[in-house]
Amino acid sequence: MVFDEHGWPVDAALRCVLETVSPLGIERVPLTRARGRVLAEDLCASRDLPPSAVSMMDGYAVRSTDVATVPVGLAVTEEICAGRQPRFALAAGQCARIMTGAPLPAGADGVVRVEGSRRLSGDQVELLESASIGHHVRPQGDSMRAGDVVMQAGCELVPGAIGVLATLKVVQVRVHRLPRVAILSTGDELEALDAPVDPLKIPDANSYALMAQVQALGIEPDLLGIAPDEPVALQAALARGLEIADVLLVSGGFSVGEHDYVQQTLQALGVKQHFGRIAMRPGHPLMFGSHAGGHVFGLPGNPVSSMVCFELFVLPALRRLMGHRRVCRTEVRARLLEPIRTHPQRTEFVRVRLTRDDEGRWLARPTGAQGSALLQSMMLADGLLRAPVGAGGLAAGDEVRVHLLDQAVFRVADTFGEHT
Ligand SMILES: Nc1nc2c(c(=O)[nH]1)N[C@H]1C(S)=C(S)[C@@H](COP(=O)(O)OP(=O)(O)OC[C@H]3O[C@@H](n4cnc5c(N)ncnc54)[C@H](O)[C@@H]3O)O[C@H]1N2
Ligand code: MOO
Repeated sequence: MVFDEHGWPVDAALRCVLETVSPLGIERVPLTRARGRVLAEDLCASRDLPPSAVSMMDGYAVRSTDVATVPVGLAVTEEICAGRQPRFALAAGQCARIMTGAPLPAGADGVVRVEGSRRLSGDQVELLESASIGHHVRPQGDSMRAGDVVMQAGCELVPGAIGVLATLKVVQVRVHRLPRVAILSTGDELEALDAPVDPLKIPDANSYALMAQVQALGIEPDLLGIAPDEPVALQAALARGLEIADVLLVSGGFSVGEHDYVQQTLQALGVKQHFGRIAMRPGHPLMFGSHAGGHVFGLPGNPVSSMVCFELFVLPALRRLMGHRRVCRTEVRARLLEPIRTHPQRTEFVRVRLTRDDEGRWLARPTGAQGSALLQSMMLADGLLRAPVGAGGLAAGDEVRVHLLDQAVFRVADTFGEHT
């Protein structure tokens, strides 16, 4: 595929990434460590749950015909607790005290809640409410039946799924392996986090912003530090990254500067480049390549650009490697609150804050100055407004597409019932 000097369209590049990567192999993890992972096999129920009909209330297990007319006095045969087997079948005129979750005795087909009863002397009770067949009863196999496929391969292990696995008594879960991710920043101008401040240097922000983006996916990346713009040391650092990682993230050193050696060094190390430029802003010089042992993203050095490229291309790639089916972030439609100017030949991603109007519709307001070095614009953003190629600008009131970031799904608790 050949595209003009602006580079590949965003959607074509994403398609290329998703066609190139595929889910990693399978490993077993303990259930206690499985949250966020992706199931790699179908799982069936080996028995009915509940194994027999159980009461959903504390009360009296009855024969529905005995309580067709109330109030009625019945003889109490026994008290049945959850986890205990009933001892007596119910005959006409009898009932059993029963606890929530306890199995119904033979002959019972309904339950009257304790609130609908009045205890009389001895083993007698007066029931004030009737119960039709099945009333307050959870039938055998209500949650799952023996042989049912309860969870399918590809299922994301959210907390509810972990609960289902525990119900299935799965101690070790077969899941897709997590990608190993390594992060390398490049550039002589960069200063390590723990180095003394040098006014001529630029603190290495990208390693840590990218680290946090990777961690948010449940992956602990390897930080390879800073490689200088010097071919031998750079080659050694890149070679190490390629060796240890399924996905190597390299930031900086990809544009047309005289010291931008990253591309040629990766090529010399056997990386085949799929694309090298995207028609987007920020994030124009984005490189994606593969080698025998994995994949490499060459991210733009500008901190916002590298984070935006991560959101749009690296995150879907990592989620696909993890086995997820839903790999891309959700997009919503929003109404823009302020006019903005955008690049006419590139898809522009504007950092926005989201609120909602009284009808619950999303409203988007730019976070302020949008320079690709201004990390605060990412810090404050709930989403990335996607301004299409050709627009050149958008007016207040325009309907826009917004790619939701992590924090967009939360809201302040004291606005309960409102949409902000
Ligand atoms: N003649 C041209 N110059 C540039 C172009 C171009 O098309 N023609 N593109 C510009 C754009 S857009 C971007 S983005 C940058 C990308 O360049 P690189 O990926 O090679 O990145 P660097 O030049 O190394 O750095 C750019 C900028 O970002 C700072 N930086 C780099 N790494 C980090 C880090 N780890 N933490 C914080 N900040 C970092 C770096 O100091 C530079 O200021 O190229 C433009 N130039
Ligand atoms: O592509 Mo650069 O990332 O616009 O700043």
